[in-house]
Amino acid sequence: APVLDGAISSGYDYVVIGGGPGGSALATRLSQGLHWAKVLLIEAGPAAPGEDRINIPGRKGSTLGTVYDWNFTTVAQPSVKNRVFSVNRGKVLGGSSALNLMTWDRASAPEYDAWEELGNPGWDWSSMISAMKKVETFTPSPHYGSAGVGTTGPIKTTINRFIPEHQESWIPTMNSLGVPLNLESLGGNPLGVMYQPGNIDSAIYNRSYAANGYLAQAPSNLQVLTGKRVVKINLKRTGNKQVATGVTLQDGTVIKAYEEVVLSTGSIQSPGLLELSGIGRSSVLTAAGVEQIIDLPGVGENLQDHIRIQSSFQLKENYTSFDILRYNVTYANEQLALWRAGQYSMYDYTGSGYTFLNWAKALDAGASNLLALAQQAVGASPSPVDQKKLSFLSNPAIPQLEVIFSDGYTGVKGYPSTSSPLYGKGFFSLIAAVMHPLSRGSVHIRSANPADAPTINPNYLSNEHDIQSAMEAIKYVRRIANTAPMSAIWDAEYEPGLAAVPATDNDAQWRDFVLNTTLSIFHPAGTCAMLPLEKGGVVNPALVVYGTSNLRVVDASVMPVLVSGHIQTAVYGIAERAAEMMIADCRARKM
Ligand SMILES: Cc1cc2nc3c(=O)[nH]c(=O)nc-3n(C[C@H](O)[C@H](O)[C@H](O)COP(=O)(O)OP(=O)(O)OC[C@H]3O[C@@H](n4cnc5c(N)ncnc54)[C@H](O)[C@@H]3O)c2cc1C
Repeated sequence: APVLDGAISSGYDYVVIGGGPGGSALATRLSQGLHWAKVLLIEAGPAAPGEDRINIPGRKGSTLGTVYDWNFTTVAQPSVKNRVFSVNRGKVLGGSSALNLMTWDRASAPEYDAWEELGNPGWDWSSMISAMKKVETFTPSPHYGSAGVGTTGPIKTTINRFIPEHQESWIPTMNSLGVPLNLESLGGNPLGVMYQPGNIDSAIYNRSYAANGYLAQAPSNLQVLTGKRVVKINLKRTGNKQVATGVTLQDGTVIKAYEEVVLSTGSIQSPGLLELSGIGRSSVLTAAGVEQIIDLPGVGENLQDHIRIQSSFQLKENYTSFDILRYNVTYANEQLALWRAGQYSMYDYTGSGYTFLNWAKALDAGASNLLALAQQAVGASPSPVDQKKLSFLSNPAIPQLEVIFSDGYTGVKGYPSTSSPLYGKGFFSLIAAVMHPLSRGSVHIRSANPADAPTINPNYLSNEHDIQSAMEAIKYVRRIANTAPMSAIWDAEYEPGLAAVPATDNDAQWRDFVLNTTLSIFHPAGTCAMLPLEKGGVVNPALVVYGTSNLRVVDASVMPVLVSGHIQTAVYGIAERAAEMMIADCRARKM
């Protein structure tokens, strides 16, 4: 087992900053692959192995806004009525994998191939799927075939055994809309309707994540420090490169790194730590009062995210929804006791019904309107990322729209209050997510004080294509709910409801609903992009920061273009690939 906390040595061979999926997987594989090496992983948050709100699948979401969350927010978003969006990020060993909603999936093969096409040799579907399969041990299921899943990795995945009765309408309803069943959606073609796995250990129905999956398997040459925040990466010029010599903690402690420093603090914080260390865009560093060491204008740019919008429906009385856990304490306690005893329980539940479509399948004629709007938005942009996103829209193999069946109420309006006649009723929600919005933004430090939160500006819905994609997505959700057999399970649309958005002539109201209720689905990426330097890149294909010899970034921020679906499997896969490269480099150096 790794050493948890304990005395800090003056130096380590490898220092990894940030204990999310990227940092935890990398630190574990490095310490396993290089037995002689002393590896240090530094995490700002606490270890929380016994925390029910993290461990119990049915409590997903309950850690948002707590001590385990950095609780960042965006700046006001001008295209979205100046709304400020929450940017939730894990501050705990395991990072955001401790907070996430446990969807375990993959994008389509051509989306990973795009990383190579953007100038990164070796980063394609074939290398990524080999790496991603190393991450997991999937429990076989009658709801899944065999393609694209791993059998030996540290993260346990399973198709949830708790499927509410009314959720059984999901697959036949999508079939009625012409969407075929896909039993191998993790194999490179995610299009269709399906049950998908979650990162849950099926033996005990506990969340399986970076801390209890990877780190628990690491040998004792890994030391994990919790509750310690790195405020600077120390650099020293040698020849024409900067060498990372170690890190400084918030309390002033300096820790040396003899081989490499790895930055894994995630898409929102990795750019800031580079900037605090003097690596970044001149204008940002000057404004913050930080002396520039490497001029790297791509740092903190290229911020991409998926947006979501949701609708909910009041179930017929004969169905029991997940909402019962919020209004019936006796029932909730019984279910909790069952969960603790390892028995079938409503607390096992996470969403498992998904569909992935391209616009042509979802919209018929509307698809060409969206494409025209995308062409307008991208125009002659010199950015290869914009052009790649545009090309995704005309590739029929690439999903553009995701819809999730999620039992119980989820949304912006809120579950009915105790004084409402709807209190105590059951709901289900359909969450739609736009897979390739064109908006890109940035995240930067606002001062030289590491304690200041970053300035996060994703530019959500900053073009007509993104607004109309969200409108089409939510209209399609209403169409799904009104299609048999799903149309027979509910009595009324609760959010937005027909009073807010009537059945006909409703584009203005849908637009309003989109602007009022669109949220992030928590997938920020791209802010330390792996791209050629002249295209705005921050790291090269070996994930080494330009201008340095031994500082790598290994987390979601290196994805040059955001892939569809949910991105944790890709982050773990990036870390597996990084570990292979770093171990090979080290062996070559020591030979
Ligand atoms: C609420 C939520 C729901 C999500 N749902 C899903 C889902 O269902 N499926 C899916 O695939 N993905 C989901 N995601 C996304 C997924 O969890 C992330 O993409 C993934 O965790 C990113 O990994 P990372 O290693 O890049 O960064 P993170 O997981 O964010 O880890 C970064 C770590 O670095 C630490 N850190 C930051 N700064 C410092 C510092 N200066 N010093 C020391 N440590 C520091 C942080 O505390 C954190 O532990 C969700 C994310 C959230 C927040």
